[in-house]
Amino acid sequence: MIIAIDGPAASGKGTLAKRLAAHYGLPHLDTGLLYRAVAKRLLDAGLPLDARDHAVAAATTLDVATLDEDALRGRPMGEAASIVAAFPDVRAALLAQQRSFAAQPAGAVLDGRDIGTVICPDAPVKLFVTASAEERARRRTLELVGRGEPADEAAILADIRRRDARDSGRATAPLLPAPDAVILDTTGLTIEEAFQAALQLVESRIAAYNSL
Ligand SMILES: Nc1ncnc2c1ncn2[C@@H]1O[C@H](COP(=O)(O)OP(=O)(O)O)[C@@H](O)[C@H]1O
Ligand SMILES: Nc1ccn([C@@H]2O[C@H](COP(=O)(O)OP(=O)(O)O)[C@@H](O)[C@H]2O)c(=O)n1
Repeated sequence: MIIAIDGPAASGKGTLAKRLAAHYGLPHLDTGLLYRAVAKRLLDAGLPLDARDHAVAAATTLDVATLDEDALRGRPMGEAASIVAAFPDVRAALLAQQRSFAAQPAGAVLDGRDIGTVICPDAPVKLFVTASAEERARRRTLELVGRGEPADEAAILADIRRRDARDSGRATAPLLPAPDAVILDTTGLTIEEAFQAALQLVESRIAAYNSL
């Protein structure tokens, strides 16, 4: 079973993806890490983020199995990732690895921006997780504080709005719910409530899929 989860920054998609993967015993891929890793390679080499050919080369040689989540998680890398993610050739270079991760025998949970629309358009279960920009900024601020990183909530809200606009406005694989995705707004929900709601949606999708 493939579970495709998309949504904007700090909507809680990664948290839900991890919990659903644990619940169903499926492998999980946070696809945002791939774009973050491409951006980090450019920055580490002292290259600008618009160095398209270098970004494509980095994407082509990236190995999903060796991503260092801790080094990629911080705030600047999210912004940087959304710049390299707008290059269609970078996205194309990352496509096969994501599809092969999804094609594991038992299935997989993938989260990102284009899983339900581009990477796994045939996934039987698609969730589009969202929350208000203010709530997402509040969550990301708490997360950064918890990691000991500097966190100014107003600046984080501005980041989130800028990244939403860039991710939704790009020509290739924009952030968008697939037509057959179920939308889950987690604004007023705790993590546990959001998980229970997601679980119900997944179970009802599985039941509908099995009755076909
Ligand atoms: N429903 C929720 N209520 C409160 N905090 C949440 C909720 N869902 C996620 N979080 C917290 O918000 C932050 C961002 O969540 P995360 O799952 O990483 O988002 P995303 O993967 O969409 O960027 C994390 O610190 C997470 O623990
Ligand atoms: N499938 C994906 C995943 C991420 N991305 C890009 O990578 C950036 C970082 O994604 P992320 O999921 O790690 O970011 P957060 O939602 O965790 O803040 C996003 O803003 C997108 O521009 C993408 O284009 N497609």
